[in-house]
Amino acid sequence: MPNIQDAAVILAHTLEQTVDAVAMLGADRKVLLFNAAAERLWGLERAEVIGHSLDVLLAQGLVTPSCEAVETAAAESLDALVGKPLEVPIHRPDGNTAWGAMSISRVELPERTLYTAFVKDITEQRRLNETLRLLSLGLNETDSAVVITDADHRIVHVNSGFTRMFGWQPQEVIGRQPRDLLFSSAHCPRTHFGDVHAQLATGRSYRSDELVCDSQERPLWCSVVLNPIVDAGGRLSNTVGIYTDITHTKMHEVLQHKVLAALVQEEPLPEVMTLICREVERIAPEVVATILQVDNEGKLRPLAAPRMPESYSRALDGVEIGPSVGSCGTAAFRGEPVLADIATDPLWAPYKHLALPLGLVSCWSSPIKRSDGRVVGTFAFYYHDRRGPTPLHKRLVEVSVHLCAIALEREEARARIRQLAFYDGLTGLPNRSLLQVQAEQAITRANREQESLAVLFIDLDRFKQVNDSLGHPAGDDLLRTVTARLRATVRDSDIVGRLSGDEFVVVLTQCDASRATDITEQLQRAIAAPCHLGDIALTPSASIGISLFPQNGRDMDTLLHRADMAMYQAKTSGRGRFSFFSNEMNLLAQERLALEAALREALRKEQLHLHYQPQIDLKDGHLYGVEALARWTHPEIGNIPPIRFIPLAEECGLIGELSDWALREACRQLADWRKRGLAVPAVSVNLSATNFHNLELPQLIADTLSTHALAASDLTVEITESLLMDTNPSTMKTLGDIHAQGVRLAMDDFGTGYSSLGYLRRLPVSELKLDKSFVRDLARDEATRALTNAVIRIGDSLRLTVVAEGVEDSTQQELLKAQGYHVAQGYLFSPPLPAAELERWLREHAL
Ligand SMILES: Nc1nc2c(ncn2[C@@H]2O[C@@H]3COP(=O)(O)O[C@H]4[C@@H](O)[C@H](n5cnc6c(=O)[nH]c(N)nc65)O[C@@H]4COP(=O)(O)O[C@H]3[C@H]2O)c(=O)[nH]1
Repeated sequence: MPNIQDAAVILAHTLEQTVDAVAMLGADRKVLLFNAAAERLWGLERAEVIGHSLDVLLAQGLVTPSCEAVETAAAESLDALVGKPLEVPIHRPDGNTAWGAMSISRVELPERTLYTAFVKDITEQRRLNETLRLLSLGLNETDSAVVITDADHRIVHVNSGFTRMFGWQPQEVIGRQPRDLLFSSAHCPRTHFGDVHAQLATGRSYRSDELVCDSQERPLWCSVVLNPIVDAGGRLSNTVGIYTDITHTKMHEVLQHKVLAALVQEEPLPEVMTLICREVERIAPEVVATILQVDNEGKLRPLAAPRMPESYSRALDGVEIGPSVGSCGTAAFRGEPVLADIATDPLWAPYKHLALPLGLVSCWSSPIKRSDGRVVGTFAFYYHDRRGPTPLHKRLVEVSVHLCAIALEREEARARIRQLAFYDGLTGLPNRSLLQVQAEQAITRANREQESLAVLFIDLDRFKQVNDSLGHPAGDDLLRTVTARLRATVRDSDIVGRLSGDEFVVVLTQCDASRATDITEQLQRAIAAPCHLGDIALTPSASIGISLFPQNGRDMDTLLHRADMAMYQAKTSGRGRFSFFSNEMNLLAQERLALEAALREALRKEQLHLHYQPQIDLKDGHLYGVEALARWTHPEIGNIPPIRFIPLAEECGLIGELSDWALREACRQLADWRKRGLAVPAVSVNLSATNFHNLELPQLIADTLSTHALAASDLTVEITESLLMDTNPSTMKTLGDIHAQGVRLAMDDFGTGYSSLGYLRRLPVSELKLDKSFVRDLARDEATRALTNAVIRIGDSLRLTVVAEGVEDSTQQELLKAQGYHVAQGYLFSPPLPAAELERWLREHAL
């Protein structure tokens, strides 16, 4: 047993070598001992400390392990610190701070009291604790749920984010598997967890977006990341799972993707809307979603309500929106969302009997607006309890109304395109394409049912005149009026369409010839009712051609073509008439087609020629001029009279070519006669009204005259009164230009057509040609004589030369001469003759 001195030495050595810092203090707080560990901890030599006050060491104060500062008063009395675990910051001279865990004990010696402070270096431990504190902060304060599982995928730790996100407390889930918790509902099927565990076992992370459920079975979209932790032997020891709620973005993405895919695939509107409802109900099973459309008349039209009985939608169909029409009708009317308690809200008074029996208690409806702000529908959430929308519901509605608006706008655009593609913009009637389809369907039905059907081709009479003289808006009005009259006359099962311009088609179903006659007469009467276009009162009329199924054709093309032919026939027999197609008509039409082709060829091969008929001055018997008349001798058919081929040339657009040729040929012939000493004073050439549409005609005439060195006065252009009906703006200009060149204009067939003579003042004519019908009746009819007398008086008073046509005998000649007629032409003198024969005739008659 060592003596006391030895014991003190042993103690001093022991204290010196102990790993913890030791400082011994006197009651006066002065340091008596400062061991090697204390020197290392404080970074101070013991010489700097011993004999100095404790304050050298505790410059920064004391704290308890729970980081509470120890009161200064207590710190001043060492006794107050005895037995208390303390933590003390140590500011070392090198600027670093170390931490020590200090405990002070009191040693009571006989003559004095000593205090021994043992200080353990806890700097590293504090750092670790701080790191752990921060780590746990990071883990718990995140919005994500963190789940740590063991090798058997059983939960060993969850952070507080897990409780916030899923609603379970840690003690409820420790030891359970996440898949049993999160994928337990029908909304969140557990599909592939076997694969996931296998993947984690190989040390590979798993990432995916999953629909999971919380403790209340509410679905949530989560981004799931599972990171495996493997031990030194490569075995799975833990998995750290991080679940981040992406419901909002995912919901947007999934809804949008599915709905847009449906739109791209041209799914019908109700199906797209049902898809939206179903998706929304999958994400928020507590809501019952419905979509209503608001039509152009402001009426509700159910589009989708997959979890509602049909009767509910039926009851709402056609309800007009208004300031107190349930949640939807009101939301559509106000243009803003409406939340209502179905049982008590007055908005629901007339409708609550529909919703309450279904257990629906609240309804929150939002308007669906187009990009221009117009309300086109409503999107509603019905609830089984008295409540309002959650933030998730608001987000769902925000996304859904946008998608609904796209779907509705697309539907409208499609309807507009259909309208533009298949309906006539002016009258709203089916256009040619739709008419064709509808008529073919009607024909198929008639064929199946063994019924007959009539196709009416309707062409308005003188429509062009209305357009040209009253303007296009008046023409449009007339077309709309006629459309309304046609529609009002036929049955709903009949088809009315507009082909183009003033051409309409009516297909009368279940209709034979006699019924077709009745309805056509009704139509003509309806069309002919007086009609006011601005200040002008008009009595329209239409020419109608009729073809019958099956007699006249078995398809729409044939029936329409034949009705067109019949219409043409009706038109030529006078206005306001109708005509049935007949086979003779068909033959005629075919003949006409053949003739048209032959005329084209005749023009190309120069098979036409001119005959000339002399015109005699009645005063002195001299030659006044010759009229050139076209002749066509067809190699097979023989002579075809101008009365047949001139109108044909006019209809098929050959008249320009024909008249150019006649002008050139007549001028060439006149020049040729003159060259060979025949004094032919002038040549007359017939032109048709359409020739005057050509603004280049005056130049052509001028060029032709100059080519043959003729004067303008050598040529007379014969026009007919039909020209007065022509409203083409070029006509008057062309006439004026020709007259201005000095070419004479003669009014042919004078007295047969136009009732008013006022035009003679406006038209620059120099010559009137009395129609041969007057000359024919001259000898036997006094009234005719009075008329011919009047004509010569008019001619004289307007200083016009009057030529009498068709003079066949000398009585006529004498009568005309007696009345003062200047010139005559007719078989009495000579029929129209080929140029060579006329030459001979002239020489024989010494003219
Ligand atoms: N009954 C009877 N008839 C007589 C007598 N003298 C002459 N004629 C006929 O009366 C018609 C007179 O011609 P238009 O009135 O200009 O009527 C012409 C004219 O409007 C038109 N036409 C003829 N050639 C041309 C032409 O080159 N261009 C145009 N645009 N029309 C033409 O065809 C119509 C018929 O011509 P055509 O058959 O040649 O018939 C001619 C002529 O042959 C007579 O004493 N008694």
